[in-house]
Amino acid sequence: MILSVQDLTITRGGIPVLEGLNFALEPGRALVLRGPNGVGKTTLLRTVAGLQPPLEGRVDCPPETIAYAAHSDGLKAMLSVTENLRFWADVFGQKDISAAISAFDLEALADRMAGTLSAGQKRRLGLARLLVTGRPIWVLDEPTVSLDTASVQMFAEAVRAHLKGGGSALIATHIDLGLEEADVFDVGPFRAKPRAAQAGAFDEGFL
Ligand SMILES: Nc1ncnc2c1ncn2[C@@H]1O[C@H](COP(=O)(O)OP(=O)(O)OP(=O)(O)O)[C@@H](O)[C@H]1O
Repeated sequence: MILSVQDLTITRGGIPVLEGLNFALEPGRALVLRGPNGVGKTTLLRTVAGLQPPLEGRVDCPPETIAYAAHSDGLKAMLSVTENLRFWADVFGQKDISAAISAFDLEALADRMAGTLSAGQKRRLGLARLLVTGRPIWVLDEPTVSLDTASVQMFAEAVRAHLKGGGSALIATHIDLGLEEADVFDVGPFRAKPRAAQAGAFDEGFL
C-alpha cells in the first residue's frame, strides 16, 4: 500500500501551518519527518491518519491501513500488559500477541497493570501495540519519548522488521533513531505563508 500526499496544506486551530507538501511512502520504506518545534509535524501526521481533513490537497491512502501512535500512550491503566495487548489485538482482529511482547522485551512485565509501569515501560507497551494492529503503514509521533538507548534500538529493530515484512513507517522525531535506511523529509521549508484563519476550526476536540 502506497501512501501518497499531494499538494497538501494543513491547518491547526484554523490557521495554515504547512503548505505545498508532496511525498510518497512506498512499502518497505521509512520516512523521518524533521522540523523545529511547532512547525506542524504532529498536525501533518494527524491529517495523514485521517483525524482531520486537509485545507487543500489530498492524502491517498485508506485510513484503515494506518496504525497511528500519537504522543499519548492511550493505555488502559487498570489492565495488565497482556490484557492491554489482547484488547488491542481483538480490536484489530488479530490473535497473536507473543511477537509484540518479545519485540519490546515485555515478558517480565506481562502480568503488571499498565498503570504501574514506568514512563519508558509504558512507551514500550504503547509501541508494542503497533505489532498487534496488523496494519501496514505506521504513523508515529515522537515514538521514542522516555525510551533509554537500548529501548530506542529495540524500537528501531521493530521498525526494521516491519519494513522487511513489506510495511512502511512515517515518523516524526527529533532524535537519531539509528535507522540509516530511512529517508528524511525536512518540513521546515514548507511553512505556510500567513493567511486569514479559517472559520469553524474543528480540532479543539483534540486538545
Ligand atoms: N488548538 C490550536 N490552536 C491554535 N494553534 C495550535 C493549536 N494546536 C497547536 N497549535 C499550533 O500549531 C502549530 C503546529 O503544531 P504541531 O504540534 O503540529 O507542531 P510540531 O512540529 O509537531 O511541534 P513539536 O516538534 O513541538 O512536537 C504550533 O505552532 C502550535 O502552537
